[in-house]
Amino acid sequence: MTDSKARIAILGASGYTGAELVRLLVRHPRVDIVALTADRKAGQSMAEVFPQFAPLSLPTLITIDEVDWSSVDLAFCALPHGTTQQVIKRVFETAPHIKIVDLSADFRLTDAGAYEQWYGHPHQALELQQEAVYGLAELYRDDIRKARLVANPGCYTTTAILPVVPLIEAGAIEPDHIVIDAKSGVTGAGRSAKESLLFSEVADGMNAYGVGGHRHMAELDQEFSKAAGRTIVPSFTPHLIPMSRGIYNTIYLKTGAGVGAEGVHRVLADFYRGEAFVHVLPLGQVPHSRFVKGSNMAFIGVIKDRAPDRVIVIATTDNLVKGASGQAVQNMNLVLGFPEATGLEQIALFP
Ligand SMILES: NC(=O)C1=CN([C@@H]2O[C@H](COP(=O)(O)OP(=O)(O)OC[C@H]3O[C@@H](n4cnc5c(N)ncnc54)[C@H](OP(=O)(O)O)[C@@H]3O)[C@@H](O)[C@H]2O)C=CC1
Ligand SMILES: CC(=O)N[C@@H](CCC(=O)OP(=O)(O)O)C(=O)O
Repeated sequence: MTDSKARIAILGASGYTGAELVRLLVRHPRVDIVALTADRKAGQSMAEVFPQFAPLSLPTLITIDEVDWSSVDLAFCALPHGTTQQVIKRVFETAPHIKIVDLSADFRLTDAGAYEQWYGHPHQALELQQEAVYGLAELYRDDIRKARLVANPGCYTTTAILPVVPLIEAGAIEPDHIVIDAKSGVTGAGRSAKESLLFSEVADGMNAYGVGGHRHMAELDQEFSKAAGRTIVPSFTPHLIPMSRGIYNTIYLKTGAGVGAEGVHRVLADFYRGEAFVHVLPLGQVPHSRFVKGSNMAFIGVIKDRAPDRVIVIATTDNLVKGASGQAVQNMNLVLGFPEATGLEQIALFP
C-alpha cells in the first residue's frame, strides 16, 4: 500500500461485529471507510442504527448490490454464514482486485466434506474455500500477508487454539485428553432478536448448548489435528452466560511425562514472547474476562491441578475484538502491509 489511505467497505455494518469494525477503523490512521452495508436496515444512517456513532460522519447504510467496488481496496464481510460464500464469490467476479477479510465461518474449514457435515449444505464456492487462509495471525502470519481472502477464526476457537496449539506442537500435552469448558457473552450470538436471548431468559442464569455437537468443533478438530499430525477430537462444551461480551475458556489438559504446569507455562510464555496481543500471566494467576474487555488481547493463565500430570489453562478474549473485529483489523494490517498493531492499541475497559 502507498501513503494514500486504503478504502474500506464493511458488509454487515448494522450488526455487532460490523459496528465494532467501525469503532476500531474510524481511529485507524491508514484507512477510510467508504461503504457500509445492511440488509433490513439499508437506507438508514449508522446513527439511526447505533446512536453512539452520531458525532461521526459515516456513509449511509446501503445494500451490497449498491457498493461501487471500483472505489474499494479491502472489504470486511460481517454477514451470516451461508450467505457469505455467495456474496464473496460475486464480489470477486465483479472486482478481482479486492482483498477480503471474512468474519463468518464460511471459509475456515479447508475440507469440503467437513463443511457440509457441520453446516448442513454443500459449499457454494469450493475454489475460494481452498484459496482462503485461516486468519490466526499468531500462527499463520506469513500466509496472511500474501492472502486475497482471509477467514477470520471464530471467537470460541481463537480462545482455544491460542493456548492449546503451541502445547500440542511442543509435545507438552496429551492431545487425546483436551477438555474445553467454554463460556460466551450474549453478543456472541449477533444482534438479530431471538427469544432465547431476551433479558428475562439470559439474566440470572446460564445454559450449555450445542452439547456434543457445536459447529466450532470442526475448526478445533482441523487446527488441533494439523498441530498433532493425526486426528484429534477434543471435548468442547459452550455455555451462554449473562455478560454482554467475552469468551472464557477453562481448559483441562494432561501433561506429557515430567512436564507439569511449570513446563506448560514455559512453552506458552516462550511461544508468545514478543506477541502484541497474547499475554501469558505468571504461573498460578487466573485471568478475568474484564482484563480483555474492549481490547484485542487474549490473556492466558496456567494453573496447577492437584494431580501432577494435569494442568488447567484458562484463556479469555473479547468475542467482538480478538474474537472477531479486532482480529479482522489485525489481519487487514497484515494483508495491506501496515504494522500489525495499528489501530488496535486500546487497553481493556476495567472494571
Ligand atoms: N458476534 C460475535 O461475537 C462473532 C460473530 N462472528 C461471525 O461474524 C458474522 C457477523 O456476526 P454478527 O455481527 O454477530 O451478526 P449480526 O446478526 O449482529 O449482524 C449481521 C449483519 O449481516 C446483515 N445481513 C443479514 N442477512 C443478510 C443478507 N441476507 N444479506 C446481506 N446482509 C445481511 C445484517 O443486516 P441487517 O441488520 O440490516 O439485517 C447485519 O448487518 C457472522 O457470520 C458471525 O457468525 C464471528 C466471531 C464472533
Ligand atoms: C453465544 C453464541 O451463540 N455464539 C455463537 C458463536 C459466535 C461465533 O463465533 O460465530 P462464528 O462461527 O461465525 O465464528 C454460537 O455459538 O453459534
